Amino acid sequence: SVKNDTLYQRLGGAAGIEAVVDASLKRVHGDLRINIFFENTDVPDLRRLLIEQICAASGGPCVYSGRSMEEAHSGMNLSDRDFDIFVEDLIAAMNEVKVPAPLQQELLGLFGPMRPQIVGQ
Ligand code: HEM
Repeated sequence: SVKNDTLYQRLGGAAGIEAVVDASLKRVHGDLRINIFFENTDVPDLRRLLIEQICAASGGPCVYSGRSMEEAHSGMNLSDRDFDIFVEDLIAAMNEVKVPAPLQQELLGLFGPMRPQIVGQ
């Protein structure tokens, strides 16, 4: 039933999550406000880890194999504004691939609390 489905299932499983991540990365890379942070980043690697992380956090059959959020963002000294812009791009991407608003809120609810582990590292 829809009621008992995991967020992973409701997002459309692996294909749904890949669509969100691809649309997000495209927006982030085109976003002059924050894309400089990604200039030395291995994009296929980041893509794979983001997919894994969302899959695992939403109840899907994945194990996140990346670094902790503190470690992954250390040395970047990201500001709250950088974080907000990243989230803005994520929301635009979710709208683009037609993730329903309540599911968007659920996904943001999983990642919003990571702000203190990501900002100022
Ligand atoms: C909820 C917000 C965020 C989440 C869930 C997230 C998640 C991740 C993950 C899973 C990785 C890969 C970890 C690894 O390499 O082991 C990563 C790396 C990275 N993140 Fe984030 N991130 C967030 C916010 C941001 C923001 C706001 C920025 C910059 C504006 C950013 C910039 C980067 C960069 C540049 C890397 C690659 C680091 C490298 O090349 O070594 N992230 N992030």
